[in-house]
Amino acid sequence: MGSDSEMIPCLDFSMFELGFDYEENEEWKKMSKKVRETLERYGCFILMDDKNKISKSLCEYMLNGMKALFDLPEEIKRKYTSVMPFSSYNSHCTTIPLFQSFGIVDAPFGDTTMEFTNLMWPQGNPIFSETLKAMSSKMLELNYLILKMILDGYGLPKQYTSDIEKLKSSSNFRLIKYKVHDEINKDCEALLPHTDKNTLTILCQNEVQGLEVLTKSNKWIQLNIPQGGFAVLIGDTLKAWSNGRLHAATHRVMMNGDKERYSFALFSLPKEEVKIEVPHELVDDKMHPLRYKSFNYGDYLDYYVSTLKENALEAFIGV
Ligand SMILES: O=C(O)CCC(=O)C(=O)O
Ligand SMILES: [Fe+2]
Repeated sequence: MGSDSEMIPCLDFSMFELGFDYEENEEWKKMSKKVRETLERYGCFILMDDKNKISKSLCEYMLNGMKALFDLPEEIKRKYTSVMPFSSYNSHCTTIPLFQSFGIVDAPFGDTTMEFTNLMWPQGNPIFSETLKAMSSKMLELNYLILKMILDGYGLPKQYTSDIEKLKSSSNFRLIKYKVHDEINKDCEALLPHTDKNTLTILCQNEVQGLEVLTKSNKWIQLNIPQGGFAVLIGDTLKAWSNGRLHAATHRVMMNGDKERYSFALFSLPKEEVKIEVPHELVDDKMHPLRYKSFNYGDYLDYYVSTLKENALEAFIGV
């Protein structure tokens, strides 16, 4: 297949439910292999689910709530700050003027979503708080399901389940709005090319497309995410853990047209103190010599934030 016709694979997850153990199931084994191969080749895939593990109405509540959130006055939105890098309210950035975002740390747990909505709506907004919690919880469960598939896709022993627990021991739930460009029909890079630094990202959007990934043959291709579908992307941390076998695809967002784009993404990530180490089963002398030294996630994030190097992973822990 020539690169011109390359498309990001769309995988149908309808038959798998969240929270089940499918270890001996043949469909599960087949899908685990496919997920691993796709993520090695492209670093991402589109996840479809006609049975709606994450219901369409929950997606609608999310998108309606997000619209109301971004419509709040700037001075209210600016009240939201976070100690987590790239999580405070972000707007009016000169390099990406169309981009606005909030990041909620550990949204599925405790009072974080309630604290967030109480800050944005002093009279409270319990419905949106519950929506944020329910959606981020489901997306984190889905994240875990995919991580388990990756484990099984490599045929790794069960003891490595504790690795994936650590790899997703924290999360950041990012809510994003892309404004419409003044010159409507001009292509505009609304989010600059980057790799995600975390473990695994799952993303959903309104009907406006725009997410693009760079293939290994250096070609930008759009991810057409259907309604009710999700984009799944490998981050640097999982790439390092897999000894570089899983590809962390560079991606960006292009805006064009007269409709705003809204997206929300659940970034699973390790707690800062977690040590990431390549399983020895993924290392061999010939095809897969060790590519990455073990590292602490917090140290890697600090390194990236202070240098903003494009090749941060290689520079920081490359062997
Ligand atoms: O909004 C999107 O589609 C992509 C967002 C993204 O790549 C990010 O926040 O890291
Ligand atoms: Fe990203």
